Amino acid sequence: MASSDSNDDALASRIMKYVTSKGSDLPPFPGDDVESLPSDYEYEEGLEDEEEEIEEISEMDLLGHLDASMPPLLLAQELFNEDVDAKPFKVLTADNANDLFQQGYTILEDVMDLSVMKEVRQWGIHLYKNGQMDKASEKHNVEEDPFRDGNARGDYTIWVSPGSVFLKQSSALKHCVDWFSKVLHEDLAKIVHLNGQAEYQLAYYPPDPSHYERHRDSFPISDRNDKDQRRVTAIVYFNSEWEQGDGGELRIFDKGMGDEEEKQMDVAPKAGRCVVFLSGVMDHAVLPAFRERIALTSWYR
Ligand SMILES: O=C(O)CCC(=O)C(=O)O
Ligand SMILES: [Fe+2]
Repeated sequence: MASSDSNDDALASRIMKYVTSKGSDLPPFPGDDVESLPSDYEYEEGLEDEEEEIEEISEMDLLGHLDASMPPLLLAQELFNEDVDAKPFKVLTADNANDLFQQGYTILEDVMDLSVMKEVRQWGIHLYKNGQMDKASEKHNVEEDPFRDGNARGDYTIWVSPGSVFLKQSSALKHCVDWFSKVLHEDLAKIVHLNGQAEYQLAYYPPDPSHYERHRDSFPISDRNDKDQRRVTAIVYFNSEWEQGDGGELRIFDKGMGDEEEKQMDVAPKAGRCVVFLSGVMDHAVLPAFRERIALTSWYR
């Protein structure tokens, strides 16, 4: 790995510790306008140590700085294995692997049976109506984090790890989590270097309409030993007969290698569709959903 990469990673992990993030405006720094300083202004020794300022910038601004120093796709490509062609997949194709490497995302269709999808949708709606899901924006009481802000996301979520009681009560949901944890995980591990950890989350978007603002699921990394950052995000949708006006599309922002204008791709959350993308690379958002929208997301580290 080139030394500039490890410098960037070191920079990112240092900066990450300081990320708080309300608003993106940096506080005015008195030194910015030298003219306005009194002519007898004197630098007080020792002041610097005592009053060291930590600049607060938003997560998206920080990502912007990191991306400018190194395209995140280029970093993430270092996580890919070389001998991919030699390994047979269960559900992915060589095209999926290629798309993931070249553009940072890929889409699979019809990954679940219709009956399974209908049952998971009903189960998700039931869990929400029964008050068993948490409003995602309120889950962690971190005031400064825009992604915990009710304006940033309107979904309700529940963690569904393989031992979860919510899987014991729904064989269809268990089937889906098994697919994520056994089938897709194994295929992805043939393509990308993964360390084995995974998280699964069922999400319900109420049709009020609710949305999720543009964000990224992790910071870009190239370090295979990293334990903190999510590497791959996979989402399966459970919404049959989804029509154009129902909204709720997943908008993917494609910056490529940063040398062309950013492109946008809107993906309807249709039943059986699975979107897979590199967590530290692709900004994405959920557009306002006018029908109940159910999704199961998996993050692999
Ligand atoms: O449900 C989706 O399409 C995306 C959800 C998402 O971005 C997230 O939960 O981080
Ligand atoms: Fe996300």
